[in-house]
Amino acid sequence: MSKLFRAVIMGPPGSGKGTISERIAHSFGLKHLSSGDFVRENIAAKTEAGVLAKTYIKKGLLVPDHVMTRLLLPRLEEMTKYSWLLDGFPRTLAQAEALNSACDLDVAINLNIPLETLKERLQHRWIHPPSGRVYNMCFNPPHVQGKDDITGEPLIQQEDDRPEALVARLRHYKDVAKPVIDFYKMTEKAKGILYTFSDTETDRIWPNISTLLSTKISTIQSDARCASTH
Ligand SMILES: Nc1nc2c(ncn2[C@@H]2O[C@H](COP(=O)(O)OP(=O)(O)O)[C@@H](O)[C@H]2O)c(=O)[nH]1
Ligand SMILES: Nc1ncnc2c1ncn2[C@@H]1O[C@H](COP(=O)(O)OP(=O)(O)O)[C@@H](O)[C@H]1O
Repeated sequence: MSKLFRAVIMGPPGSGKGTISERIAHSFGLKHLSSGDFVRENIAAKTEAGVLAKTYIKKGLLVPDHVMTRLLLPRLEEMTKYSWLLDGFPRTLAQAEALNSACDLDVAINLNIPLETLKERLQHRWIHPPSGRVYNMCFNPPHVQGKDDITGEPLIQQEDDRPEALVARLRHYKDVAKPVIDFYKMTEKAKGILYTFSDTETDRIWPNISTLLSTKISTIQSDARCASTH
């Protein structure tokens, strides 16, 4: 059985995690696991974690680590037979440490996008919550304004994308992201898997990410073949 491939994609709100994750899932057959979608599912289901999470999201803050980890790690345990890409987790050092003790990662992708670009993008972001599909009136508009391309159901703008909530989110993100990047640069078990991509356009970043994953995944599969023949 070929070794499974596990990756995370990190970056500030609006950096293109969801957009690039969909392309990765489509091109490489990885399961796209989105922490934001998990949070929204719990909010919609009014679970204890969801009700608590909503109070933080309304203020443009991250959900507390213990709530997020309790919400996410059991979902990863259900995915032991799949290669996956985890989008939006870890966002703090505590989350990175919890993930690192729960499973081995092969690649950590970090998106480094300028602040002005993030603000511009999020003002025009529309999503279809049931599917998590993401649109942008300037970058990838829906065929029919305000309607999901596949289901025709209404698109919404997330409350925490509002400019006034955004400033708090982006500042908060910056404060907590650095220790996570340092973790992947320096921790013995985790170091050597971090790849940072800086640009203002997803279409320029995508070919580099695609080349990286093609190389990494074929290396893992050829190692697995070698191991099985010895
Ligand atoms: N103008 C522009 N918008 C983009 C680009 N890449 C993604 N977007 C849009 O910007 C918004 C944020 O992207 P998203 O993937 O949701 O970022 P996330 O918050 O990191 O998951 C969405 O509306 C995307 O459709 C890009 O290269 N240019
Ligand atoms: N790993 C996480 N830790 C804490 N809070 C999270 C995490 N992932 C998502 N959230 C919360 O859910 C909100 C929505 O997440 P997401 O859809 O990924 O939006 P964005 O990528 O724009 O931050 C985040 O703004 C944050 O409040």
